[in-house]
Amino acid sequence: MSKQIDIKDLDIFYGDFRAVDGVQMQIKPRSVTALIGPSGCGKSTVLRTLNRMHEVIPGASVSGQVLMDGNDIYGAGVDPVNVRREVGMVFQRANPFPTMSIKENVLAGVRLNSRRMTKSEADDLTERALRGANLWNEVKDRLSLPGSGLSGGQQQRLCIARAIAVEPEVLLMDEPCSALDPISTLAIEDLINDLKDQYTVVIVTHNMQQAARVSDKTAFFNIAGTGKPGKLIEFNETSTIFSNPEKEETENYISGRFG
Ligand SMILES: Nc1ncnc2c1ncn2[C@@H]1O[C@H](COP(=O)(O)OP(=O)(O)OP(=O)(O)O)[C@@H](O)[C@H]1O
Repeated sequence: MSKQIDIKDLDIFYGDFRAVDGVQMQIKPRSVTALIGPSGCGKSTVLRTLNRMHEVIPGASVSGQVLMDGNDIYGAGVDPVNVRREVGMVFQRANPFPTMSIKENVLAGVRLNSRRMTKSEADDLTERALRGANLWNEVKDRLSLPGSGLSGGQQQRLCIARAIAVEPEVLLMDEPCSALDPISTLAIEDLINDLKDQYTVVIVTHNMQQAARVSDKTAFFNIAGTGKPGKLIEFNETSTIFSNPEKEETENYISGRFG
């Protein structure tokens, strides 16, 4: 339940604007990859191309390839809905469906995929996903209460449970901790560490300490100026990026000299 991602010559556009240029990356299964870089360098844009969410924006397009275990998700005849089932996504702000119960929130993605389940299958899946998201013990006695009644950190873990209930191969996270307090952030970081046993995880973060704590590999993107495309500057082991980067540009960014 974890796939390798090969990104080849990926250019990403909003209309005529080339937002990101020439990305090459190989992301191994069962690993955590962090995307870092200054605002506007294209981290979120790159992330959204990995489950074909980018093209939902009118005028948006890509050229190049994104291979999941060798199959191009942009290939002819590939249904983006199937891609999004294999590649789950968690957003910056926890977005549980406010009127749905905790249990129905967990099952929402599975139900969208119109998989029929018996009650006991639904109960089992709810428990498995909530355990996987490290939330089961906190909510097991109130599964029928609204998801909106949980704390921000619990809501974010509920969204992670909803994503993993669909049994994806890859999990994308776009600044999943930026709206959370330090304790909830640590809970999510611990969870990310557990999730990589089963999934390929790609996370966008503004927080370099977080990238250093949670990821195996880090991709540093940069932008030469407003209106210029973002570029992948260095993609390396996280320990190398933060202790002995190959590029001076990376060194300047991680040491706080710019960005
Ligand atoms: N919906 C959109 N329409 C047009 N341009 C967009 C859109 N979303 C992003 N962009 C542009 O694409 C470029 C990359 O944006 P993106 O949000 O991916 O950067 P980022 O590195 O994730 O930034 P941040 O750290 O501020 O979230 C920017 O120039 C941005 O203005």
